[in-house]
Amino acid sequence: MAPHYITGEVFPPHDHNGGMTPPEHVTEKARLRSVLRSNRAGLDPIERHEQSHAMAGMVAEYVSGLLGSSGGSATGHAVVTAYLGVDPEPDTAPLLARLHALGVDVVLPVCEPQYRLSWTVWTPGVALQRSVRAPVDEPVGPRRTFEELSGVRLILVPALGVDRSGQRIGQGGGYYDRFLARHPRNRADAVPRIGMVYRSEVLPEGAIPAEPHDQPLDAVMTADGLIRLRTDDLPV
Ligand SMILES: Nc1nc2c(c(=O)[nH]1)N(C=O)[C@@H](CNc1ccc(C(=O)N[C@@H](CCC(=O)O)C(=O)O)cc1)CN2
Ligand SMILES: Nc1ncnc2c1ncn2[C@@H]1O[C@H](COP(=O)(O)OP(=O)(O)OP(=O)(O)O)[C@@H](O)[C@H]1O
Repeated sequence: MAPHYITGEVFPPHDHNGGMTPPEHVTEKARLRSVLRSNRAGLDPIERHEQSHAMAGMVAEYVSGLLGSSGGSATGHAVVTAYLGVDPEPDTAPLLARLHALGVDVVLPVCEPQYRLSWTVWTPGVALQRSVRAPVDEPVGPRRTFEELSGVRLILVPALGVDRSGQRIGQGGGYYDRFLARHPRNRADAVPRIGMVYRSEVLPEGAIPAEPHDQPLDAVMTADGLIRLRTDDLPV
């Protein structure tokens, strides 16, 4: 059986596989992903529920601050890219409702070929359908590229864990790394990228092995509030 670089399930102990043995940071990342997945699945559902609601309040407060500080975007509307959490991810349903109530346009990711993301508007009650590419639900409706959205003020990023230097580990598709790579964070018009995790998933600096394609986050939101992760060019 061929080794699977993403899940790390089948690795030969030695390189008898034509140079296919992955580098150490890849196996370490796969191991960490699997530990974080099982720890997350082991969290008490009531605890997950409470943290998800607290996080929704914290993000709503943060977004109110963003809108207040500039009186909304120049075009009169503000867009937040969010996502629809799937159990046992943080439940983002309360967050989406809060953002909508604030008058924000909420868009959610749709998985496209080649690990690209497009974006569809979420409103309460919008029809959802299961993605054919990942175990997530997506709103039904017109899809836009990120470039076609205007007025994006915040990018909320799903994660299994985030470390104090801003490194993130996700589900392993590389969807968000590819997306964020096209929107460098060191530009004047950079949009803050904020991960959302349970408290126990904020890891010490260096805990997540960094690969060249990994896109760091500016901050991470937990049930206790926003933790700023980087001090250079911070847009948050
Ligand atoms: N809610 C949510 N939506 C999202 C993401 C996410 O992480 N969370 N994504 C972020 O990129 C994209 C979808 N990517 C995903 C890729 C894999 C899995 C997943 O759960 N995979 C399997 C494991 C497969 C394996 O081990 O190879 C699983 O855990 O059962 C989820 C989302 C876009 N939408
Ligand atoms: N900008 C990119 N261009 C090409 N391939 C990429 C890019 N970013 C990531 N990848 C590839 O995607 C795969 C998954 O990357 P990684 O393990 O960092 O995913 P992840 O951040 O955990 O997943 P996700 O972003 O979907 O939550 C890797 O094989 C990686 O090489």
